[in-house]
Amino acid sequence: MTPSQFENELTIHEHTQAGTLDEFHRAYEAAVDDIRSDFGATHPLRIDGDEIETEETFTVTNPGDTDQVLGEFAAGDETHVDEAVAAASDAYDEWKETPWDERAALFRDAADIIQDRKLEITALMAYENAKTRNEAIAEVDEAIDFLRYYSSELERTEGYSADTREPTPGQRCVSDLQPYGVFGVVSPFNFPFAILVGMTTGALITGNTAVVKPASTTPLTAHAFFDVLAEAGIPDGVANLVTGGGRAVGQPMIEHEDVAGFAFTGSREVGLEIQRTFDELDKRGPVIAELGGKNPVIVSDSADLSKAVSGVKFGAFSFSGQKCSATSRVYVHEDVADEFTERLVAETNDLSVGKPENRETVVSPLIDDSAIERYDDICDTAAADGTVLTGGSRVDRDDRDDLPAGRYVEPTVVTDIPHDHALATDEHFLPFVTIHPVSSLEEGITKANDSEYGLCAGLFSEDEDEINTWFDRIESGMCYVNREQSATTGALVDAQPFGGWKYSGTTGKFAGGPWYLQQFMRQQSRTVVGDVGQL
Ligand SMILES: NC(=O)c1ccc[n+]([C@@H]2O[C@H](COP(=O)([O-])OP(=O)(O)OC[C@H]3O[C@@H](n4cnc5c(N)ncnc54)[C@H](O)[C@@H]3O)[C@@H](O)[C@H]2O)c1
Ligand SMILES: N[C@@H](CCC=O)C(=O)O
Repeated sequence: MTPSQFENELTIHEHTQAGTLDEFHRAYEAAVDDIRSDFGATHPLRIDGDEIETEETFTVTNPGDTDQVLGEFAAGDETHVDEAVAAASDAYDEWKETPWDERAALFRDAADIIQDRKLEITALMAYENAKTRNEAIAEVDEAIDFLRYYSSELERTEGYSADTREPTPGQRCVSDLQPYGVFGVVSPFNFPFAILVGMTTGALITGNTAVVKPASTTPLTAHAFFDVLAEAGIPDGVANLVTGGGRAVGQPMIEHEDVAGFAFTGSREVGLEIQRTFDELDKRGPVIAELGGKNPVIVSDSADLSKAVSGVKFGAFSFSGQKCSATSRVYVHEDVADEFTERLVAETNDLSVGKPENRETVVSPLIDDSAIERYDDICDTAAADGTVLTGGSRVDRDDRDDLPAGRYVEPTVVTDIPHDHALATDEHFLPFVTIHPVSSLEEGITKANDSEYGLCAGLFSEDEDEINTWFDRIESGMCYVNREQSATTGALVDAQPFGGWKYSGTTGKFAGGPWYLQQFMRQQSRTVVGDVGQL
């Protein structure tokens, strides 16, 4: 196959290559200061191109400084979902007839607009979900990549239409992919921009219209994307934004008879519930769901331990482990287990826990109170049932007078936990990793695969046979070897299409890859006999 020509947006890499990283940092810090003055406004729903106020609103605060209010947001309900679906249904016929190259051009324009506002959107995430600058700029880069990549896929396939010949004289045939109608799109808090942009673009660029609901903690970045779509010229009703709770807005979206398909990224519990509801209501459209992970890393006795320690540390603790791709369990060969663990603990102790906008911060505050409660619970369990090697507590603000009231916790490394203990089987979505010594690669692979999830996996080994065996046997969508920058996180659009096996996803077709967009469409074979009629 011809190698892809796609070029990723790689802001940090490009500044590093050009020797202009300090320029980036200064510009980011200025953007963080600038946007502060925008906070506190009330934000409406966006239906059919109109701004809709609601009686009820909800407040969003900064996870790193919970006294700081970012804004009031319209709390939608079933009636707003009905209005949004009606607008999307009305807009559908015209939008699906819009030529594919015009749709592709619109989303390319959206990518260019985001490129111009890159720092502003990056800075927004410091406040909204407490994402550090390196992580947030990579997320905005990823959103730009999704827009450009899906546009290029539509162009490469000429709108997913194939001339299927004239099998017998006079029979003219075409096979193409057609949209379903109205899609529901529901996104998570942890990648509030890239994942929302990716799923919404998947639905719209293929000719569907959409009703979009962001996570309740991250509606500001969703508004930023809707501003971009409006500026790029999206017609009224094609994309509609309904903010609000999962039960109040998400559930009626799933159940609405005119919502034909669903794109969801979030927890396994909610994703599988959406799939069950679609089945119960006998809906025929797809549920494209990207779900959780419990991502294992194997460290072999041949591993370069510096790479392994670095990869596990960043995989487990960047953005406080609040990634579906976060490293959460490590199977390390017993001959190197002590050294690996000591070094991991030492390097974890050196990680900076702090405000996301600080340059040195790696471990940023947790998103909400339920995350803090889960953290307290699992640390108590770890102390009772295993050995907490480092971390295990909230950061004590008496020792850190630089920290405002926020959800700051210590990155936590735990051992002496059985491999089948809930701490090592359940997704926690927190800065928490368990270490398990094993006697062979074989045992490591068996234990890595003994999970209901299959999202990301990592291996550290300098042995070619081990690497090949692992690739052959590991049950995981994303498989990374010797990735020092992070053992399991940080996929790039096109190069590393992202998705999971088992309960980590519902379709086995990955975001940012060549088989993603087809999921938003269904095939139609068209035949005309004779000279009359267009195909
Ligand atoms: N595989 C991936 O690509 C990927 C990427 C990011 C996050 N995730 C997963 O997302 C989870 C963390 O994100 P989260 O806490 O925002 O997940 P979540 O499932 O709690 O929420 C996701 C979205 O679903 C909505 N929701 C909640 N209940 C709902 C209901 N009953 N009906 C409809 N919508 C409902 C929420 O409001 C939110 O918008 C983790 O499990 C993580 O692994 C997966
Ligand atoms: N695509 C991201 C993870 C998204 C889920 O949280 C990564 O590759 O780390």
